Amino acid sequence: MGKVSNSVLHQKFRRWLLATLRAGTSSKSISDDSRRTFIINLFCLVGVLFTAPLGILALIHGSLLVGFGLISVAVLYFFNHLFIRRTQNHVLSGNVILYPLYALMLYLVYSGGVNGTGHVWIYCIPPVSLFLHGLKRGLTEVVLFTVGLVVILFLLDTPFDDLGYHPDLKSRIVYSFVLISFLSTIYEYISSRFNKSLQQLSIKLEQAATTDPLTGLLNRRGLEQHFLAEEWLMPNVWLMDVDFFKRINDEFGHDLGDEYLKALADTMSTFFQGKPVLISRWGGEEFLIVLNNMEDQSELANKLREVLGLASVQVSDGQRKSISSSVSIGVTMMRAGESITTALGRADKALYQAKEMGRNRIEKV
Ligand SMILES: Nc1nc2c(ncn2[C@@H]2O[C@H](COP(=O)(O)OP(=O)(O)OP(=O)(O)O)[C@@H](O)[C@H]2O)c(=O)[nH]1
Repeated sequence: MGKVSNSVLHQKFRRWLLATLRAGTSSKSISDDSRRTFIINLFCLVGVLFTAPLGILALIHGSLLVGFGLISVAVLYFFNHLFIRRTQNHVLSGNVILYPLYALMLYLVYSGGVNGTGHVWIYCIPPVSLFLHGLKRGLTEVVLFTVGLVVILFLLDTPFDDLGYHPDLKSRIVYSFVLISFLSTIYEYISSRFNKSLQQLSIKLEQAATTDPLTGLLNRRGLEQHFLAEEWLMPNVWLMDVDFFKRINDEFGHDLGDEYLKALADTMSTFFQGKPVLISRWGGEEFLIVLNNMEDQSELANKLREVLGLASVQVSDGQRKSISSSVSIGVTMMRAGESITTALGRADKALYQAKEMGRNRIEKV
């Protein structure tokens, strides 16, 4: 029983933690913005869970300024988390994290922090700064922070000097900070390059999965995906098929048949240029067109039939021949509340009728 309730608690905590860290991220989980938002949330969480108790501890020890400073940062990070959750504005949220953090860390070094331990926290600066502000800006800020560190440690007369540390500690703090900055820079450089190539690969894979490689039009999956992603109000649905395409293949060969299909696809893309339309290669020599227009566009479908009838591919090897054919189109309109599959079934029926009635025509159902 104890074990079961423990695992339920564990699951609940896990879900809460992931929801908190992912709050305000977009659906593209590998994008830089999503990674940054994740880190900002992580920092906000750490800020609230660690900085607040440390602030209370500082107050108990009588370090009023350090205590109130830490508690203010905790409150700021808490509201920052609420802000990014609402607005997804990771740029402003990142600044809200970083600039108070720089100031707090420099102050901790200057004052010595609680019992002289203030300087041990500064090593979080390089990774967070580089991660949130990227290589160029992040590195510039880390360099400026290092300058601030050197000024505080070596040029100012500070409470840190009264803590009785070995004189070598100051230079070791700077050396180790520079070392961590160097390693963080290399890590950020490698991971940002890796992430970029991962994103490019993901775009290419997405394109390959939704595009027909021969014609460059959408394939079935692409059409379905775009259809689901956009707003459609009873669009026109046309199913187009090349007439007697088998004869073209038989007479001129498969490669020229392919060329002809490409020519048809290009002609359609030009024909519909600027119109709200999805053009897909539905299968072999069959194309599905979804036109976002609530009025009957049968006349336009007829015009497309005429234009496609003029598309041709020149046969090379000296023959003065060109390949062309006619097309038949089944036309329908999606009805309110109907699925694309039902409308497609009707368009298929209309196409069958067009073929039955002699081809090179449109039929509407
Ligand atoms: N070149 C080429 N041919 C294809 C491709 N996909 C399908 N085909 C051919 O398209 C032809 C379709 O033939 P059918 O279904 O008999 O239809 P059709 O000859 O166009 O006759 P109707 O549709 O009845 O007018 C077949 O010969 C297939 O091999 C392709 O990607 N490239």
